[in-house]
Amino acid sequence: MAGQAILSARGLTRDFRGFRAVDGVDLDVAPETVHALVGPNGAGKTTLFNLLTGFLPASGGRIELDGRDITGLPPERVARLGVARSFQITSLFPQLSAREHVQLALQSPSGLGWRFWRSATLMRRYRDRADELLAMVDLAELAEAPAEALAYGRKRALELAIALALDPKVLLLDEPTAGMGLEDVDRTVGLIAAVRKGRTVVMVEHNMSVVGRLADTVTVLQAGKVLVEGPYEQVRADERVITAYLGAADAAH
Ligand SMILES: Nc1ncnc2c1ncn2[C@@H]1O[C@H](COP(=O)(O)OP(=O)(O)OP(=O)(O)O)[C@@H](O)[C@H]1O
Repeated sequence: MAGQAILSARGLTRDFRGFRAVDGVDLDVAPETVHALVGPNGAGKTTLFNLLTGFLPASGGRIELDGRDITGLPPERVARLGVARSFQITSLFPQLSAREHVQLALQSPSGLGWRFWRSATLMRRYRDRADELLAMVDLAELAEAPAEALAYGRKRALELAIALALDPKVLLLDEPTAGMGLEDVDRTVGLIAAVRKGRTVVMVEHNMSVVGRLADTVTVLQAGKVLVEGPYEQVRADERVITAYLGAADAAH
């Protein structure tokens, strides 16, 4: 495996009843970079994410975190070893406040699943750290607000704070700007630019302007395989990438 990669995959493969959604992917994510996974619909981005975080077992291949083989480990173990994933809004509890969500995440050893037995002492102990994380994602003023009262973009920011509670080495963001208007997209780009400091970020993102503004390296997937990889400007201008996207657009019509 590449010496300085923090997260890497070799020959990673996933079959769904005979259909190969991820097909022999090699990936090297360098430490403290933002690495974007892009590609047309159905290219295998989400499946690859699920493999890297242990949410799906691989059909073949190997995954390493900091040189350690993490292939086949369950998501809680992968999370505890330092790979955190930003969850979708469905995992928020409508009536719990933003701060309580982050406090709960801070007292959970894996950041996954929620402990319903909430120790008042622990919750108090984590209050300051929770407020720091909320401030980091621009939610300081909404710390007491119940999750259900937060606008869509703010809910996504709360998910980011929850993922950061684990103090991950690698933060995986699944379409962080999906469904957002321009203003929230800009704000989210700013947040990611702030939280990436000292961390490694892997993100699936459809919005190419967001990719261009944040990513150091872009991996383009097509039909489960790596089509092209490199810096954004280089990838964007690559004929194979243009053809893949045009082909996908044609197929959609
Ligand atoms: N659980 C599953 N069972 C069967 N096929 C699946 C399953 N999950 C994904 N697939 C198939 O694998 C392929 C890759 O899907 P995946 O969701 O990883 O693509 P994607 O690049 O994330 O697409 P999108 O941009 O639309 O989210 C698709 O053809 C999809 O239909």
